[in-house]
Amino acid sequence: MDIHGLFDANSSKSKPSEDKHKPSVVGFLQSTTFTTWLGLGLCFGLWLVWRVSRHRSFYDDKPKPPHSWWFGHLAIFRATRRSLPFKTHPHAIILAIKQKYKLPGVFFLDWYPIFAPMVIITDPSVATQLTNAENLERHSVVQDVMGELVGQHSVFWSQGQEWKHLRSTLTPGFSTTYLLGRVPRMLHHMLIFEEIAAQMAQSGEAFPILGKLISMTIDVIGDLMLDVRLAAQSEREFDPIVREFRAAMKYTWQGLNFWEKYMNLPGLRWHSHKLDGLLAKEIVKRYRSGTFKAPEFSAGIDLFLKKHDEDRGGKVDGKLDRYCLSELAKHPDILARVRAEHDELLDPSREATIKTLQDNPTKLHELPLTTAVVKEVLRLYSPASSIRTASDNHTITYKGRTYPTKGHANPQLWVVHTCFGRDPNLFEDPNSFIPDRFLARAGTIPPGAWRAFEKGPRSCIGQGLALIEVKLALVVLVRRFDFALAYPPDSPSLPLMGDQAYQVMDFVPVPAGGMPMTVREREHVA
Ligand code: HEM
Repeated sequence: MDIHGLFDANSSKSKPSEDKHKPSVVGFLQSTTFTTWLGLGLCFGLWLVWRVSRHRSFYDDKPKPPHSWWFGHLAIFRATRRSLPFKTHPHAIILAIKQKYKLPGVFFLDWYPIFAPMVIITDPSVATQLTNAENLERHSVVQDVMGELVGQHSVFWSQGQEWKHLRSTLTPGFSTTYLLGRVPRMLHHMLIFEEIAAQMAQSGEAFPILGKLISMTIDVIGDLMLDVRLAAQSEREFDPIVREFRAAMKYTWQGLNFWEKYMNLPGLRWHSHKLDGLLAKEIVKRYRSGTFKAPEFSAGIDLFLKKHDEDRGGKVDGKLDRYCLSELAKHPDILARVRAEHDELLDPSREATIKTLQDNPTKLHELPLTTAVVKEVLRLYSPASSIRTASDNHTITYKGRTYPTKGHANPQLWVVHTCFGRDPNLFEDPNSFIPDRFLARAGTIPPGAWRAFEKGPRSCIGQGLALIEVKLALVVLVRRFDFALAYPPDSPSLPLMGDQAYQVMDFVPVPAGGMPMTVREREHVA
């Protein structure tokens, strides 16, 4: 075969007659169409190079890990993610990057063109500046993860006047006085959990404790806030609200896989819509019943409706800390001290303790070591963080230097609580479980270093509820049971970050594998 003929525009003589009408390669290369496309392609290429250069140059004088013109920090992110167990939570990925490259309290990460750029804040005074003094708005990425479930007009997502109105409407239902008055009702749900734990102890089998604790939290919140018995702890007879909530949770976006985000959206919208309908029905029913006008309220919803009525004018996410039980199981010496504290400040007998808590719930605030255990667990396994957005001229001043935070994209100003908790400059021996650090003289922990519930006006409205609930659960459970982690020996592990119970992404950070545990009844318990 004469291959020269293929490229010879004038060699038609040597070809069969039907080839005359086939376009030749050289002819196409000389055509106006090709020249136009080539020109456009070159222009696009030049524009792309200019755009990427402009973007990357923003990072030139910023504190950051090694930076590549081609990939920004995407390659570092990918390599770090791959070096950690499957689905490790992004908090731990950022911590690993900070530790590997010995980065300071403010550093920049360039994810262009995949994600919005990030400014990571792990310095208490800079964090306090953003969340208290400037009170910046939440970044839209938070809406991407939580928006469909909590809603555009929720207290979590709304801004300005709308947020002020919602926050003040909800505040009475989260006040310490209201919550302490509801301790007997919370106890009721804890005792159901205690019964479930006793059955588990009898069976001797390992079970994922996470799901059971979340169900208990759902029951507590439903009871306290809506005055509805959701029965989430029951295997079969739970309320349709629980069914829709669980279904919606299955479709929430995990924050990394974009394909999954769009695939899950219809399911998430459908179940969130049904959940909204069921909740609205309860609220309307309550409003019509007029109980909120009675002098004695029985639920948070009455306080919300009363405030709403006067003004004329939730986020339901129980994050009861599952790591308390696992850390106490790993530290028998501290567990013994916690039990001794309960015996001494409440009562050595179970029945008397329940009675004491029912009659005098403020006793829960008089358990210093138990409170310190909860704070220490929240330091080591922070389940939250804050992502704020910046205005055009926003700057951050850190160690005498001022950095503009905004290039041409909308940066996420991310206060990563996990990094605070693990910083040796803020907490001595940061990877060890030492609750006593919270009992030591004031001033040992730098101000703003412990911020599990965040600081400032947008801090967690549910913190009082979360703390009372965890302490109550500990009082009920550790007196009667011994818990032990029961991961299969070959399950992946992230040393110093919870080992096999490392945090993975599941709407919020949760222990991998649902934290399988075994329970054993203690002997000689009064
Ligand atoms: C261990 C448990 C919890 C932790 C560690 C936690 C942590 C946080 C953090 C860090 C924020 C601030 C987020 C930001 O700045 O973007 C927050 C906000 C919030 N939390 Fe929690 N939370 C917990 C439990 C709860 C509970 C039980 C509820 C309600 C039942 C709740 C309701 C809220 C709401 C409504 C906000 C938004 C407040 C606002 O914007 O005004 N949280 N939480």
